[in-house]
Amino acid sequence: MKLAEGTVVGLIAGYYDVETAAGIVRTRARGVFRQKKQKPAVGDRVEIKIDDQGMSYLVKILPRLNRIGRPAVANVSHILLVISAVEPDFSLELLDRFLTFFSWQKVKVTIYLSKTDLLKGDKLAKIKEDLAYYQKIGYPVFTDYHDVEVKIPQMIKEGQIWTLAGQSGAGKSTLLNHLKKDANQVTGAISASLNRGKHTTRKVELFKLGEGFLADTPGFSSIDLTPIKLNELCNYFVEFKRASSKCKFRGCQHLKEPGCEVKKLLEEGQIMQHRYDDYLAMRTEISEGRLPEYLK
Ligand SMILES: Nc1nc2c(ncn2[C@@H]2O[C@H](COP(=O)(O)OP(=O)(O)OP(=O)(O)O)[C@@H](O)[C@H]2O)c(=O)[nH]1
Ligand SMILES: [Zn+2]
Repeated sequence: MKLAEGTVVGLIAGYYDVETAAGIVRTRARGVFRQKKQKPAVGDRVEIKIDDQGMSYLVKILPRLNRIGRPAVANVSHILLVISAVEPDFSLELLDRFLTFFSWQKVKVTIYLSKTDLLKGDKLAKIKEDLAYYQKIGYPVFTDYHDVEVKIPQMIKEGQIWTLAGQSGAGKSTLLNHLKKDANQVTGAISASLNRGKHTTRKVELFKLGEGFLADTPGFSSIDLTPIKLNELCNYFVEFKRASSKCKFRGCQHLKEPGCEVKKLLEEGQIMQHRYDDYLAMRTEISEGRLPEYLK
């Protein structure tokens, strides 16, 4: 029995393709996973065994950082969030929902504004101005299609797993197809070792991009914030979190507490009013345990 470690890069009809130091190995998951109700996902770090007959088995899932999306991808370190200028209309509420959710999941986010070609003048300028705020608080922002295509592969560092997210119709698949086209040369190595030419019914796959991977999934378009603990929500607004060390009270919720730094920065216009309003709306949503009307 030979033991090796690797990353699940593909899932096809019950088989798991694991990238190891020696190349891609197609494995079966051991029945033991079914009993434990554990399911390996693309992105998982795993141990595989190759028996004397040359059969390969996935025998162990190593601890994961997270498991997000549907279909699920494990160990996602970065999200490429696609948000459209129009069709569907740009929405700061939606942007904040995604950012809060991913901050809670400990995933970094890069924002890409799509469909800028369909909007002109003041309306586009206003959106870009809003996005400049997000850039300022630490989120990389792209508003130009060519920029995103060139820079994203450069941003994906060794071993990182990126996946797409964004509202339905935002342009995730469109962007993914462009990025995949650029990555063709690298993925060639993977497809060559897997019966190339044969029709595959693969469902989930990671493809190599930059020094890491991008998940070849539609990404996800809706999110549920209700599992977040109410008094922890403020930690997921990155600029609130940074300011909170100067709040008078530890665990300040930035509501009516005296000596609140977040409220001070809000009054000075350094924290965006819209962000703060979205924070309050999410608090209501979480405490009532239901999605807001506009998402139903
Ligand atoms: N004009 C313009 N159209 C775009 C752009 N990006 C995407 N589209 C179009 O918008 C529509 C939706 O794009 P998709 O890529 O399918 O969107 P999606 O986010 O994958 O949508 P779901 O699969 O529903 O989650 C398609 O008709 C695309 O051709 C863009 O930058 N400019
Ligand atoms: Zn405070």
